[in-house]
Amino acid sequence: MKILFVVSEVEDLAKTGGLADVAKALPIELKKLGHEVIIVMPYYKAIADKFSAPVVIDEQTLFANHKPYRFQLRQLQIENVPVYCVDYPDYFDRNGFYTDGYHAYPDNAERFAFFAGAALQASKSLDFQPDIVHCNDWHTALTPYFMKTHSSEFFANSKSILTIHNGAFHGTHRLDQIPFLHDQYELHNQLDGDAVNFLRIGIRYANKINTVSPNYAKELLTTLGSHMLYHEFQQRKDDVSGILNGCDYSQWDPATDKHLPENFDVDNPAGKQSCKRELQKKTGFAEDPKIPLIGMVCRLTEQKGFGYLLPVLEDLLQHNIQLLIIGTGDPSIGEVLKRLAQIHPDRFIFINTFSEELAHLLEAGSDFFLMPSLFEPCGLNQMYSLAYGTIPIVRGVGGLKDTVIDMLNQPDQATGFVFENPDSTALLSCVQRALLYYYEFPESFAHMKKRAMQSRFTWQQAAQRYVELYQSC
Ligand SMILES: Nc1ncnc2c1ncn2[C@@H]1O[C@H](COP(=O)(O)OP(=O)(O)O[C@H]2O[C@H](CO)[C@@H](O)[C@H](O)[C@H]2O)[C@@H](O)[C@H]1O
Repeated sequence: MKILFVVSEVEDLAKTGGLADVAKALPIELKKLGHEVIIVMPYYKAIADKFSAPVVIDEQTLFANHKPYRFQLRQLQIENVPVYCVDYPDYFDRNGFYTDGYHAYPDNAERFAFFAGAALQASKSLDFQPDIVHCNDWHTALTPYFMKTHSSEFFANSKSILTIHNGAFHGTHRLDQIPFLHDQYELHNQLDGDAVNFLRIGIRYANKINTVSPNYAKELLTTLGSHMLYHEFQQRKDDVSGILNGCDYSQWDPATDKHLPENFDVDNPAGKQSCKRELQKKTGFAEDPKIPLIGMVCRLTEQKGFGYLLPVLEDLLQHNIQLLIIGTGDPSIGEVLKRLAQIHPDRFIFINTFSEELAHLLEAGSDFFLMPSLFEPCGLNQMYSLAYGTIPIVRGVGGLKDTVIDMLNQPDQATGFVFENPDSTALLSCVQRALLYYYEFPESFAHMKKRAMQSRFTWQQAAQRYVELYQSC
């Protein structure tokens, strides 16, 4: 099959979160299965500064609202998958991808409406006639709409898939502030008040909608879990499915990870202790091998459970633990974490940065990984944690429920600790349960670590499921 993969970020080129991990790993795996895949993404300043990709198509013109949008197409390569970057400096030659560091760019809707159209234009200019146009999240959710309403003969046999990595972000913006869409009259009777909801449009127009775990797919079909899109998901319920993300073990394997001071694996676990020591040393904790080290790496946002973690953080720090949080995002969450870290320097360190290297060391050197998400479409860090023998403490929601087996429910197969209710009490008592187990049952804890390291969620399996989905269109 010929697959056009349209996405706003790709690991190694531009990354703010898990979307980028998927946008690299899945196309590579599809290619390995023998399919022809190209990726189209924006040419951000960060990419230009680092790679200065060669121009492959000098001038493209996209007409919208009677105005010509002229852009260039540049090419890079991720392993053997071609990545075509839409170079339109007015929209993408900026320091951030989506924000200036504090606020979302006010013209994000215009930028990504343009990108959703430009991706199709790029495919045409490259004479790449896709069987499948695979779109991802709200940034690219208008592509299926453009295919159905404006498409030429070129896309007559192409089908579209919309993968939802995060249903909370809809891309809702006033139509009168999106010049690129001013002459899209089909949208006028599909507005929320005076705003276009990109994700809603994508759900309506894509041939199939999927998300990144079976359990989150089920949640999207409920009133509570649908992120206010219950009606849309219900209307398309026969076309909604879930495919669990994989874990990219070529990047996240403690036996080969280049970021670690010492590698380890399930049969030779000793190196994990050196990683813990290095992590403690690097971050400023006391180098104590016995004290349980709980790590967390994530975007600082409500989604990750800070709403009920912050009120109980000081109670958590009453215990003899080392808690390390690495993250960037919402400055109001960052401020609280900073303040608490100053009050409890021996037990809590907060590092307000985005660092791949530290993320790898934290996964390897921690005893537990905390992921108390309010919602979690799939979650990748719990999979990385399992691979590194770092026991996940998670809320049983979305993909976390599909990937972590709780100690209480299935003691013989358990790989972590799971709580249900999205509240501080449930979170605190789950962490306490995990700590008790760590101290009281070291042997069983070692078995649990072994089971965790042996669990496998491969991209090969996920890619095969995507091929089945493509074939069902
Ligand atoms: N400060 C930091 N420094 C270094 N690395 C950092 C970092 N903050 C985050 N990361 C990295 O970003 C990725 C986060 O991935 P997740 O899947 O856990 O969450 P995210 O919510 O971004 O993704 C969304 O999309 C993915 C992909 O489908 C879904 O799994 C998920 O549930 C959904 O919310 C991981 O690779 C993590 O290590």
